[in-house]
Amino acid sequence: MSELPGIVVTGASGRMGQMLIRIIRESDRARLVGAIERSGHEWVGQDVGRAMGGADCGVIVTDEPLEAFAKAQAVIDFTAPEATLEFAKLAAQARAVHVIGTTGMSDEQIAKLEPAARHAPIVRAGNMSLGVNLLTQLTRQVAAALGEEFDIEVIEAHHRHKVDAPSGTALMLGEAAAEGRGVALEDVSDRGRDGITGARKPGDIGFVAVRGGDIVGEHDVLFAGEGERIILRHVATDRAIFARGALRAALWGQDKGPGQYDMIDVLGLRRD
Ligand SMILES: NC(=O)C1=CN([C@@H]2O[C@H](COP(=O)(O)OP(=O)(O)OC[C@H]3O[C@@H](n4cnc5c(N)ncnc54)[C@H](O)[C@@H]3O)[C@@H](O)[C@H]2O)C=CC1
Ligand SMILES: O=C(O)C1=N[C@H](C(=O)O)C[C@H](O)C1
Repeated sequence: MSELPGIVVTGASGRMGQMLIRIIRESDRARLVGAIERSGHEWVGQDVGRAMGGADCGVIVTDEPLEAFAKAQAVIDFTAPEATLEFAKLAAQARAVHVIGTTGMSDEQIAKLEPAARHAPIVRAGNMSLGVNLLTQLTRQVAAALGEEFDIEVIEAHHRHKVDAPSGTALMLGEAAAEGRGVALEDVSDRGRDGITGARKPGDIGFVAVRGGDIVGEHDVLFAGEGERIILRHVATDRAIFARGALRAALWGQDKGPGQYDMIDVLGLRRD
């Protein structure tokens, strides 16, 4: 039997990094072969199993990604935009599948992934869960069925540590709503209302971000009309849903050619 695909996790000590390490180590379809943290982090040089409060697992946390990527078939990366750009170059050099969960990337940063995607597959999504990816499709469908007399608002809530807003998921849902309406999100997006904003513009898609406590991730797409409202909702209660999705993407990517993919591809939900 051939060896299971080897996976490196970047941002090993992070909320998602630790969840990914747990899920990969429990899996009988993949092996954890590397764990990366930023230079100077206290975990560098320690066994990642022990750093997480358990027994040694034989994987030492390193701040030298290329060396680790060279031994891997996939890199799962939930870190920060600048780090992700660097990891994209190195994963491409190692011809490893790069699964990107990092959110908050600007359009310019996303464009910089293209050269890397010419050498190896990149799977990127603002949300790796099955539920949210299905919700994007429902959102597109409902937005297409309703006219501008229904105002669309995307309302998201996350824990107090989250650094970007709107969330990557909220932007995915906003894109899906805009697509359903046949408009470009950048032309109708309404973010950060404050003060005398004037009345709502017909056709706008609004974004609201709540931050507090330990909320894992909650997203409502509100379609508000005269006398009725439709609310499509996803509530994440466990980060394992994102980690399982990311692992699924890493395995799915093993026989794919270079290029950029998303979770709709991985889950086989793409329609023309
Ligand atoms: N797409 C999805 O399904 C999901 C995406 N996310 C996104 O994942 C990202 C991380 O989220 P959390 O784990 O909650 O954050 P976190 O702050 O707990 O973890 C980030 C980790 O990345 C590490 N890091 C930063 N720069 C680095 C570098 N240059 N080299 C190596 N490690 C580096 C940090 O030291 C930290 O351990 C965020 O952008 C978040 O929005 C989170 C959950 C689900
Ligand atoms: O930072 C988080 O925690 C999450 N980030 C992703 C996002 O920005 O949508 C996905 C999930 O909601 C959790």
